[in-house]
Amino acid sequence: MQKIAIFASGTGTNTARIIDHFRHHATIKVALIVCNKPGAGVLDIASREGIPTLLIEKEPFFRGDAYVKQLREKQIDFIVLSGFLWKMPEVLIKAWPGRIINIHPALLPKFGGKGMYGRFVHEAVIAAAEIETGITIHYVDEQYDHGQPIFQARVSVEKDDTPDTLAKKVHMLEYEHFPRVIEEVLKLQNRR
Ligand SMILES: Nc1nc2c(c(=O)[nH]1)N[C@@H](CN(C=O)c1ccc(C(=O)N[C@@H](CCC(=O)O)C(=O)O)cc1)CN2
Ligand SMILES: NCC(=O)N[C@@H]1O[C@H](COP(=O)([O-])[O-])[C@@H](O)[C@H]1O
Repeated sequence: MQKIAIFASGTGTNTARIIDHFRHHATIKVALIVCNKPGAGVLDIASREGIPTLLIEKEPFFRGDAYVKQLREKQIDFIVLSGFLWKMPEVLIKAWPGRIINIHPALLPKFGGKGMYGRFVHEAVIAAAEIETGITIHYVDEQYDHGQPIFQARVSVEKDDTPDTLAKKVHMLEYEHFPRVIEEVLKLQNRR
């Protein structure tokens, strides 16, 4: 069984769809939800689904072992970042080499990096008068939004789009593609 830990900081609408996608899967399981924001909506989803959660704090995450011990105890094979808003430290990236992926709500390398998350991304896309936006799913390295791209999908930006309407369009792409791309990446890992 390949066990996934989802790291999330917010509402968790992508997390809900990932859980649903793997609900009856024969060899892949969402085994843990890791969250850095007490009261985040993703924690309610985990509770409803009966999935264990790990609430993390800054000091041990950034200056300790980054919860490697707890993740190993849960036999986590793969880490999915889904609206997680802290930078993954080197100790985690080295402990799960090539096994951490992230979804970003824009077409990297544009509109990525520190400060580029959630609504800020869509505001920047509109301010730049882009004619299209989309999603990027990529491997995670030590920098924000810098790892090897895996998948991108695009959607047009219309003149009357707002950050809210753009967020809705991008979420639709995320829900359509993220669970399937996770499964494809895990299948590739299994063949190695
Ligand atoms: N080592 C890595 N860690 C993370 C990556 C990554 O590619 N490499 N991706 C991010 C997700 N992300 C964009 O996709 C992202 C998330 C958050 C930020 C950001 O600026 N965060 C703020 C803190 C916000 C908060 O605590 O509420 C900050 O660092 O000042 C940028 C990009 C997940 N981790
Ligand atoms: N740069 C990171 C970033 O902005 N991630 C974005 O956070 C949202 C989480 O939504 P959710 O909590 O409803 O799944 C998603 O749109 C994801 O692309």
